Amino acid sequence: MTFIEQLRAARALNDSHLCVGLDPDPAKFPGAWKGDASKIFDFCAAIVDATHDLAIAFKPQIAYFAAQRAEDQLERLIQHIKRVAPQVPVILDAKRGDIGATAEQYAVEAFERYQADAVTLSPFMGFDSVEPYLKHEGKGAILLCRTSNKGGDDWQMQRLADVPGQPRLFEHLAHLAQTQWNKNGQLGLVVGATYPEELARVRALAPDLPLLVPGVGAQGGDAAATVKAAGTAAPLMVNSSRAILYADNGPGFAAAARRVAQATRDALRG
Ligand SMILES: O=C(O)c1cc(=O)[nH]c(=O)n1[C@@H]1O[C@H](COP(=O)(O)O)[C@@H](O)[C@H]1O
Repeated sequence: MTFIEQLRAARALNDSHLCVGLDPDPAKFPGAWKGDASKIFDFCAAIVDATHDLAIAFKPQIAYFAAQRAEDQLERLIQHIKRVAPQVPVILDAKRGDIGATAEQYAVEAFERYQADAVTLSPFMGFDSVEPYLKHEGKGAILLCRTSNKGGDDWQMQRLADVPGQPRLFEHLAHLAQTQWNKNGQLGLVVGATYPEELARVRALAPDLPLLVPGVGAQGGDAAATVKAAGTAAPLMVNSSRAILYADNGPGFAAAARRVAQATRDALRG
């Protein structure tokens, strides 16, 4: 199955647009696990076990693992997801972006080492920095387009004087990703829930692409406005990480995570 087919199947099965973000910070772990980086796998696996019937995707953020020398736990975690929730695709959030030869290595890391179904990429270096990922048949490559942070304005909102219509950079990227860059239907875009107007604009320019939309929960984006702006005809993955992971820091943390995930999933269903 391709990444897009996996998303469609997971959506149908779990009736969900919720992507559960796995950003494990040992300082926020519950009880005796607090501060213990050797518990990253156990913590994340408990969250996966408690939420996999509510999610369209899981998104582990690689920095939280690499910073703790816990890449082996990330490998085990993705294997665990494939075992307990084979119907829910895994997006490796790595935001890679380097020249082609190096990108080939990053693609092997994401798709062969970690066995992810999709990876997030920064397209700043242009199409030849994205193309190596597209050689991995059926895998998803999700490009940062209009990010959820304030600093996204620095580049993404600038107008391109040399392109007809003088689009903003994020608009031009959405157009390219919908058209000539999307050679085998593997591309998706990241658009922050914190900017519903631009989310609607991206959806208009890229009607067929899966959208990864972080920013509900801890960053304050609104679930209903997000779904209204993005629509649900093409796959929609609305990510929430901290609000789910750290809903409670006691022994009931996984049950609390499930409650928040369920409420978010339901809010996204309208
Ligand atoms: O690519 C991403 O996932 C991403 C893009 C973006 O524009 N903003 C953004 O917050 N993210 C990621 O989404 C997650 C948001 O986490 P919470 O704010 O805790 O829900 C983090 O893993 C971020 O790295």
